[in-house]
Amino acid sequence: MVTREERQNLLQQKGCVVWMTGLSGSGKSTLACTLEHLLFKRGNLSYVLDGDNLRHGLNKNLGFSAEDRAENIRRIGEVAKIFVDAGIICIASAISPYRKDRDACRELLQPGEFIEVYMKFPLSLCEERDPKGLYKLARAGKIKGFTGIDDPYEEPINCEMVMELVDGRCPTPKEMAGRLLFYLEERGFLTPSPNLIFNF
Ligand SMILES: Nc1ncnc2c1ncn2[C@@H]1O[C@H](COP(=O)(O)OS(=O)(=O)O)[C@@H](OP(=O)(O)O)[C@H]1O
Ligand SMILES: Nc1ncnc2c1ncn2[C@@H]1O[C@H](COP(=O)(O)OP(=O)(O)O)[C@@H](O)[C@H]1O
Repeated sequence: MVTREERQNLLQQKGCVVWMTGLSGSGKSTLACTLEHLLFKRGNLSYVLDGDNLRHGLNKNLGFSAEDRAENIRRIGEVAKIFVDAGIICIASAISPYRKDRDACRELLQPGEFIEVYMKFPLSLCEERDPKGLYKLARAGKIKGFTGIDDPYEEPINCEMVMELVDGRCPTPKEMAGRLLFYLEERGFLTPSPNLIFNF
């Protein structure tokens, strides 16, 4: 057996999950990609699990009912757990509107390994961006059960990080990714702890 510790030693990092939650258009995917790039440049291996993308494959049989969203998040959480065991920094980005579904993903991991990041940007900003035109369709009643319009979003209560407007301005993806990088460095996810010795 190759142990998790040995895999982490090989990669010179510790596995964890950075979980982005927030409304559609709040910038989850953009931040996830930016963080992945920063980590890559620093020599760290990460992998993005994007809710929207996974719905084309792993989760293609799921819709947007509360039950289907719960199953969507459960599967993403289980896959994320496998990545953590592989020693990889898993960046998950999904609306994940229900607190209990996010908490269940947290419970799959050891304390400290699940880093919940709330993209706390107002609906008005997300709606203004509307890159896929979905808010417009939801307002017109052509999409039912759209998060933030006629479907709930439950804000995190005790998450690890909140991204929000600063003096009315949205931080750049690089600024936010920089904050996350610092968080990961500070908590020792990106540098091997001294007791991890290279040992083939
Ligand atoms: N009804 C409804 N509500 C919310 N979102 C909808 C809906 N229908 C389609 N979409 C598109 O699906 C993307 C969200 O997928 P997720 O897997 O992240 O959703 S969830 O976590 O299961 O709630 C979301 O993508 P993002 O904009 O990347 O968040 C939307 O583009
Ligand atoms: N920090 C930011 N500042 C300005 N625009 C942003 C920022 N982050 C994302 N965007 C833009 O907002 C839109 C939605 O971003 P996206 O990452 O797709 O959100 P989500 O994955 O939450 O749906 C995109 O057009 C993106 O270019």
